[in-house]
Amino acid sequence: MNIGFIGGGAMAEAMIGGILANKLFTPDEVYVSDHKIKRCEQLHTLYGAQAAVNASTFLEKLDIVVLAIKPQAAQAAIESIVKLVNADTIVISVIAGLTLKSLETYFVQQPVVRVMPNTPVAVGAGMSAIALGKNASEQNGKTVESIFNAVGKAVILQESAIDAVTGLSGSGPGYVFVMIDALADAGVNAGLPRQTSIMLAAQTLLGAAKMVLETGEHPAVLRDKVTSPGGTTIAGIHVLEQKGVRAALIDAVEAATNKSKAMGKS
Ligand SMILES: NC(=O)C1=CN([C@@H]2O[C@H](COP(=O)(O)OP(=O)(O)OC[C@H]3O[C@@H](n4cnc5c(N)ncnc54)[C@H](O)[C@@H]3O)[C@@H](O)[C@H]2O)C=CC1
Ligand SMILES: O=C(O)[C@@H]1CCC=N1
Repeated sequence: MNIGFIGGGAMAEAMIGGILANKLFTPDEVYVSDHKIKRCEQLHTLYGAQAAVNASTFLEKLDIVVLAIKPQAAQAAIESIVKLVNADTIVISVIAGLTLKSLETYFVQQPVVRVMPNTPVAVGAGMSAIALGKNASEQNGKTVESIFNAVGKAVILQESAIDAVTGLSGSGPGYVFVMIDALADAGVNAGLPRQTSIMLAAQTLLGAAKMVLETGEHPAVLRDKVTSPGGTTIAGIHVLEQKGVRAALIDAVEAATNKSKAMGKS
């Protein structure tokens, strides 16, 4: 099965890395087009993908095409390829804010599937939400779900949920990288070397997340198992509550969700 990416940036690279690492596709089945020739050369060198500035060189070979350009570049990119995409090619869009309705005004015949992934797909730990367009069959959905399940977790939702997904898990790695960076600063502030602090911070977040996902316990229950009476953790959590860390995270997701909604209207 041949898959092609229109736009070879951060999200496309994360997906290419993940689907090749998982051996879901071989390099000769992966195509990517980017406006920057140097980016094409880099993606070919790094992953063996068939990279070309002009997507018309490979579009007719594709079983799946992934639209991975920025929202502001979407119209120009889609108009440049739409006539060359086969009627049975599955069109996957990861473009934040771009609705199925808009996509289906261009891709009238093709099955269109909207996906909101995140960059941890690069290491097989992504979180992706999938919304099926009106011409996408159940089998199309299963094909797309198998790809994103191979590089993390995937869930099929109604399109109305995708803005919130974008705000939470699509943008979420950005919030977590800020937290890891801040926790590493805290380690340095306490006298630990920078690299040790980064490892301690990142592994702690990874471990806590794995406990939530693998035990099925509520995060509050797991938190209580850390907070010894009169101990260090509750002293730290007290400060987090005083500083409003919960409200800050809720507000961050709300802002990103609203931005996604606004992008969908533009
Ligand atoms: N970066 C992320 O964590 C996530 C990004 N997305 C979505 O993925 C899309 C891409 O985002 P990024 O990869 O972060 O952006 P990016 O800016 O890193 O990559 C976009 C690439 O598209 C290329 N490009 C622009 N117009 C083109 C065209 N007509 N043909 C071929 N290439 C073209 C640019 O040269 C650039 O390299 C966006 O719509 C974003 O909303 C979705 C989920 C997560
Ligand atoms: O920041 C953005 O717009 C993209 C979509 C979700 C993550 N990155």
